Amino acid sequence: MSHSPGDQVSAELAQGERPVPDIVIEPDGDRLARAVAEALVARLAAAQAVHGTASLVVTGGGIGIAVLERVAGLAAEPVRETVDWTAVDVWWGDERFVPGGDAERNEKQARTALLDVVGVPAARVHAMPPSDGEFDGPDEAAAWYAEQLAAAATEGESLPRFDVLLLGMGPEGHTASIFPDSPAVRDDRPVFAVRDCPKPPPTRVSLGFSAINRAEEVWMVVTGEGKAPAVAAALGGAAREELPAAGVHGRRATRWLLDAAAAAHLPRSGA
Ligand SMILES: O=C1O[C@H](COP(=O)(O)O)[C@@H](O)[C@H](O)[C@H]1O
Repeated sequence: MSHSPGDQVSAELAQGERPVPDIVIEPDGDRLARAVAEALVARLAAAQAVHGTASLVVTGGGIGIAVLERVAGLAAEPVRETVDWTAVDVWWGDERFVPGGDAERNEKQARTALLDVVGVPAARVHAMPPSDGEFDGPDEAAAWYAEQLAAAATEGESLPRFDVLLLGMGPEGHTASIFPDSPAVRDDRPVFAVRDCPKPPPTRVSLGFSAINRAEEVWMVVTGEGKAPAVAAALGGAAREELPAAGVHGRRATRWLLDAAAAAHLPRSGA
């Protein structure tokens, strides 16, 4: 529990092996957002040092967008580990299928918080389609996004490399737009339409477990006491059908980045 978000994590794992989740707890949401932002900048810079580019999957939600705002703040500070934002590909874990200008769009929020601030080139911003674009419905939008993912796939893989995939979690354990006991929990496709979501807006597009769990690192960022029971259940081994956040992991690392309130129901280490 004494880890910091910037710690180096896990070595190469055997095929199919899941990394043990790494849990980081910060005192409050503000400090969590800043710590995650610093770790994210370091991780993207490290990816660029190896690959020339970095690939980030962003999430919506309160803390997800707060992290992006903090990253934008760091980018403005001198003498920081630098990310070349012209060489970062940005993807989405989920999106609300609403008109492009709607404030509910995860894309719009991420653009305002970070992407437009640091100048990620349009060609590297891989947004999920809005409801007023060229696609009649969320199924067509999801099928198009699946094509974009496949077209950007690295050699020998069906998906692009995702260096860090950020996720949030709802109090009932939904993550991306995979809601408990919904068809999405049993959908093997990398991306699909989601309907009748209990949390509005009801129609969305989401990555599924098969895409999320191909990311190099999955970072689940959660704040607030209302989510503490779901955090404890997810890390305690709940079934992913009942608590989707329990079913996500990275290939090399799975990190649960929590504020103290969200961590309140975890067993104390050494207890
Ligand atoms: O609807 C959504 O909710 C989750 C969690 O959001 P939060 O505000 O409770 O943190 C988010 O991760 C997801 O991207 C979003 O579409």
